[in-house]
Amino acid sequence: MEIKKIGIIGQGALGVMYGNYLKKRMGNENVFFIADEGRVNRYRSADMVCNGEACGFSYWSPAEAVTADLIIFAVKFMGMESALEIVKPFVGEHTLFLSVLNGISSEEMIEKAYGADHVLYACVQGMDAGKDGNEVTYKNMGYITIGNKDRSHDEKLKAVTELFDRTGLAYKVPDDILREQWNKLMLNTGVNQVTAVYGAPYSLIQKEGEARTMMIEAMREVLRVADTQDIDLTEADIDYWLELLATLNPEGHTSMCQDVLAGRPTEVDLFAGTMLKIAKKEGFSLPVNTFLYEKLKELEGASD
Ligand SMILES: NC(=O)C1=CN([C@@H]2O[C@H](COP(=O)(O)OP(=O)(O)OC[C@H]3O[C@@H](n4cnc5c(N)ncnc54)[C@H](OP(=O)(O)O)[C@@H]3O)[C@@H](O)[C@H]2O)C=CC1
Ligand SMILES: CC(C)(CO)C(=O)C(=O)O
Repeated sequence: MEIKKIGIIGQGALGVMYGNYLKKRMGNENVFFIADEGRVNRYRSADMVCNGEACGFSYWSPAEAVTADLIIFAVKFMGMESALEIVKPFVGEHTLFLSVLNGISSEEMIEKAYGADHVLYACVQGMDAGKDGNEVTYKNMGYITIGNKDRSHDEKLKAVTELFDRTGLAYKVPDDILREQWNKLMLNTGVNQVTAVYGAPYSLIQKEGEARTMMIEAMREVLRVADTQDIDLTEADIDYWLELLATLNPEGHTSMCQDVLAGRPTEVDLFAGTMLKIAKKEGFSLPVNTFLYEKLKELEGASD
């Protein structure tokens, strides 16, 4: 199967970065944004700009739906339930789904709505995209890590990697995509949540101190939870992330910290929320993630 028509839901930092890249290579008629009627009207009246270029995107509401070969979810976690509903008229018998959301929950949500046979598992790494009003900027696009949860190399994986080869989009197919997703989730559970609670840039966790210790302890709790799911993460993975964090711009902010500073809801349910749910089922507690969860919910409440 050749992927010819791509619908993206979520015209944010990542959606615009991927949308503009793919649109330039496949044409405006083949790469379009999906949204509810209200958003579509809003989007059509104000062009999006990506790294200084006017994007001129196409937008389709459910009433104007065409069948997509691939639907890419690029909303934040809080928008996922409604996004699943909005894309319904764009889904055909052979439509495939890919989610670039952080965390390990969005694929299961798509599977529940549209069936596991159509869902690729993915996590995205190494990009520095940010959105301010109608402008998205990035220096690095990073790459998509993609695979099947059962590690198979089937027709749907072939169709999506063929699309990436055709358009030159950087990707990796790891041996075990679930481990990759958990590893990234471990990083986000540590650095995103701690920097968001402190409202501070990377410099805070690059030096020894209470915040850095808390971040490492939050990641260690993820190791414990991952073990119950037969995901083999180790202290060496934490060491890898500490080395990587040391290379980031000390003045930069995680996406969750940006959400808190802007008074927006956060993806805490994707990080501590997921960990606490599994730990409760398994019968143990996670003191650091409980603290972070409560603090972040308090911060969200304060900005309501
Ligand atoms: N930014 C980054 O560098 C990285 C982000 N991620 C992850 O990628 C995901 C997306 O992040 P990011 O691009 O930064 O998010 P943004 O907040 O920049 O964008 C999300 C977009 O989704 C739109 N949206 C929300 N709900 C709906 C809906 N129901 N229907 C249609 N559109 C909707 C919003 O539109 P509107 O503005 O109109 O409300 C918003 O523009 C997150 O899970 C994040 O953690 C992962 C790695 C890096
Ligand atoms: C990896 C990291 C921390 C990059 O900033 C990220 O995924 C985020 O900010 O959400």
